[in-house]
Amino acid sequence: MLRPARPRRCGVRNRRRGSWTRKQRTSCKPRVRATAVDRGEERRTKAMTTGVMIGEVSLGEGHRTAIIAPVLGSSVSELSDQAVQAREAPVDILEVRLDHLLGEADVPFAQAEAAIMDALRAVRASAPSHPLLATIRTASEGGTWSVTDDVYAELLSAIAKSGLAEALDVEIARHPAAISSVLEATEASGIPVVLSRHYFEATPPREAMLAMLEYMTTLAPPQRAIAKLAVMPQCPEDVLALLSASLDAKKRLERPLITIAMGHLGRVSRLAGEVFGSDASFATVGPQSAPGSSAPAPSRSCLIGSFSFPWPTPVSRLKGRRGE
Ligand SMILES: O=C1C[C@@](O)(C(=O)O)C[C@@H](O)[C@@H]1O
Repeated sequence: MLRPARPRRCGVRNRRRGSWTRKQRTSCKPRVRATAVDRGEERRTKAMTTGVMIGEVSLGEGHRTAIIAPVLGSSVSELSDQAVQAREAPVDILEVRLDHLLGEADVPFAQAEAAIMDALRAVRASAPSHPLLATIRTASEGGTWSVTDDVYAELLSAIAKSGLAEALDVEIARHPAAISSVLEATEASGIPVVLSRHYFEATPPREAMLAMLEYMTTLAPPQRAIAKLAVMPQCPEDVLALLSASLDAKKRLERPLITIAMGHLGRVSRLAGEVFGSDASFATVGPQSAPGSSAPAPSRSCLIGSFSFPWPTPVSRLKGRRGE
């Protein structure tokens, strides 16, 4: 007589005790283990849907605030020194402010391009673990270099092609043709952009800030662009308006954002950004690049202290993996 087949059981049987020592699985389908390749793929796909990768640092994914430290100076060695300082600080991304290097003079294109490439190479050599965000902030945007839209676009496109930076900052107050040509260059090189809009004099009304962030999201696909807004508050209500616009934009647009209220009044926005939808905060390692920014350690410890980040920073994780 044929015995009815026993139902298959999963787990490990303890033969001596005759019991099943491991919790039984509900399904007996073979367990497929994810390989390292699968896990890498999964991470990339997740970042593509929820965040933007600047090098190996994800902005917007899981909504953790990254710390970006600008390095600036009038010589390559000053930039390198600051990059070394930043390496010791809790910083995730370095912003290489190239306008201070170019100064206020009318530098010929070839000379400006050579100086920029030298600076990026030097910063990379001084802080090899940190992804670089290259920024040329012109005089009207709080920077130091006065440059035409054409030269601005050509230089940024050259940086995109060079592979010396992991992301570019593009000021969207520039001529639309200049913005489009930079976006084309970054698309071809596969690097993301930080689309920036600065208001150094005042804070626009809440709805206007929201509309600006929304407009930025129409300029580039979600996995390639971070929308950044920096305003100058004149009263505490302006700071509240910025935070409120930021929170609303985060909910509506589901895009990585950086929102900053500058100056003393706005400092709270640099520390509480995570709560209100900002995915990164700028902190200073050398000279201040904008009113109101503070050192990364206080920023990080305030972020940690106030909002209890239980995780290591993206760069410290990366350093750990590399055994640094
Ligand atoms: O755009 C920004 C933000 C910033 O202006 C700030 O307010 O921290 C600092 C700049 O270096 C950077 O390019």
